Amino acid sequence: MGLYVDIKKKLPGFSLNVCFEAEIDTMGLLGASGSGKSMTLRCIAGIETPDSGKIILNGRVLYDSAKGINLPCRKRKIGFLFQNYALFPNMTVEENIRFGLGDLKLGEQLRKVDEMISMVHLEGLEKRYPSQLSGGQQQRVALARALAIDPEALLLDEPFSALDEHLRNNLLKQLSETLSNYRGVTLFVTHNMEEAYRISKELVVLSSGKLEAKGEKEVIFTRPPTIETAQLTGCRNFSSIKHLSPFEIEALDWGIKLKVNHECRGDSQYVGIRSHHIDLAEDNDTENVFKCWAGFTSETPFRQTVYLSVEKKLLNSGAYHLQWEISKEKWDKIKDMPQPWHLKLSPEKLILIR
Ligand SMILES: Nc1ncnc2c1ncn2[C@@H]1O[C@H](COP(=O)(O)OP(=O)(O)OP(=O)(O)O)[C@@H](O)[C@H]1O
Repeated sequence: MGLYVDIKKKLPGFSLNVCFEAEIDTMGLLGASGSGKSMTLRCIAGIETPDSGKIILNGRVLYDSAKGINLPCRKRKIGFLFQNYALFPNMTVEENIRFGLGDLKLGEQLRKVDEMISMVHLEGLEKRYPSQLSGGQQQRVALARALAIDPEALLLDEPFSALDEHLRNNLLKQLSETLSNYRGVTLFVTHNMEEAYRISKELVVLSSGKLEAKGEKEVIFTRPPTIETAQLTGCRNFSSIKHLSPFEIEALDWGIKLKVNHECRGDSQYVGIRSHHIDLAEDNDTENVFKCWAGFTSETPFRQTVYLSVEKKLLNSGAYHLQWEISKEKWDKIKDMPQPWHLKLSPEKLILIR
């Protein structure tokens, strides 16, 4: 049981070619803007038709180019929450939620609308029009409409992109609760790695219409297999490498030799390290310790990003080798320490990437 997708579609200047399976659970679809996330959802929902391939939901064939099968949207039993919610502006909240329930008797429709209204906590707003609702309320109406048809799969296309940070956090929690009671496949599309991590167990990573990685989120975040996946999961430091021995590489862009703690396979082309995984070396540290000079810095309310150079002469050129992210408290303690600083790129924190 679950959703199987294997589709190809060519558009001017863009080719989609994805194959993955999603179980009865929430799977995140992570990708940069334009990577083909929405197109994938639209093909699954039946809004777009692939050029070839298969889409199977709980054993039902929704699309099979070889057999000429292509079920229309309304027969797919799929709920779709669009990026801009796509509510009907001339319909009230309850009319919007009732929209897809035409096959049910009137009493059933009204019972279902009541159930959905209380599920997404919209009591009292039934007679309002979308223009009289906040962004967060509109999102919940769209979610209620998508779930009202008892879909076998729920497709959520960047449901938080239009919301402010506070509302996003509240709704993320609410959505997680709603999804924990939903017994179907959920595909959650986002370009935000934190959202993807918080809401899903498994991830599919897309780049330029192709699948870069799929599997458990912890594995993908710990060992991103490709440079695109590493970037999408928040890694900011990369260097091309030369293999010196099975457990030693030279990071060519950083001009340093590094020990690694798993055998460096021939297909690894880059090394990466997350900016918060760089650390000050302890006195007794010798391995993977380098002299660094701090160039410019940038700050968020609680974190400081320090741009580091392994060569003093680069400092005034604006070029840098590594980004180091630390708490403000730590920054306050070290910022006046004489430079160069001795920093450590621990072997267990280094990511080897294809
Ligand atoms: N109807 C269309 N005709 C031609 N090209 C299209 C069409 N729809 C989408 N595309 C192209 O397909 C590519 C993928 O678009 P898609 O909307 O799936 O990206 P996305 O990953 O969802 O991006 P975003 O996060 O910005 O929404 C883009 O290059 C886009 O310009």
